[in-house]
Amino acid sequence: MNILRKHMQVYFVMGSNNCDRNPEVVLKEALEAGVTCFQYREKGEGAKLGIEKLELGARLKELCNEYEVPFIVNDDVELAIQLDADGVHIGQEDGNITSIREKIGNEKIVGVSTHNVEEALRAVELGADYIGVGPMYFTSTKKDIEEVKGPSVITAIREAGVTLPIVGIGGINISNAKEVMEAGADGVAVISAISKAENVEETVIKLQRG
Ligand SMILES: Nc1nc(C(F)(F)F)ncc1COP(=O)(O)OP(=O)(O)O
Ligand SMILES: [Mg+2]
Repeated sequence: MNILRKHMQVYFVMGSNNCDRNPEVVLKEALEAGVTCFQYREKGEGAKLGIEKLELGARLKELCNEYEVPFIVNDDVELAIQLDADGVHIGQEDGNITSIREKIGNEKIVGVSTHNVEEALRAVELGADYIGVGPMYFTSTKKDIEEVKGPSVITAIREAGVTLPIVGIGGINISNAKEVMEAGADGVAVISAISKAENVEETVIKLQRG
């Protein structure tokens, strides 16, 4: 199995504004519990900017390095390069994969947000290393959410012949993660399910079980 596919299993996505507690404490608990990938998504209302965003990113990357978990930066390619992140995650409007790949280099991970078969096939063609597919379910975390797709869109993408690592995203929690995996995902990406969990360890273990 390719190493990146394994890392998609429990993909924690978080920014300081997704947490009621210190984000470093939340991430350490999540890493300790076994999340397999982390994405720094400092975005939206109350998100840090400038030097604060950079410094928090550096601290969170340090934690990921200790656990040998990939550290991915959302949207901000310059920040990903500044932090020497393991990769970047971009949306349909965050610039094109080819120019981003040139900037960040071939050894880094480039993940792409997709919402349907057509976007998934294009992301594969343009050289994405993995794709996020969603939103699976309703989520209040992301304000500009597209129409909810449900896990069936992952099955359709697989039926279209896409073999790239796929992670579902959008409103996923311990009660619906299994159906996302059964639809053909290699993993689940979650924000609030972990960042706001009563018991982070228990939540991560249940997500791992699917
Ligand atoms: N951050 C993300 N991570 C994933 C991943 F694949 F990691 F699960 N999929 C999708 C997103 C959404 O990214 P965002 O920047 O909020 O919106 P957009 O896609 O419109 O750029
Ligand atoms: Mg984006």
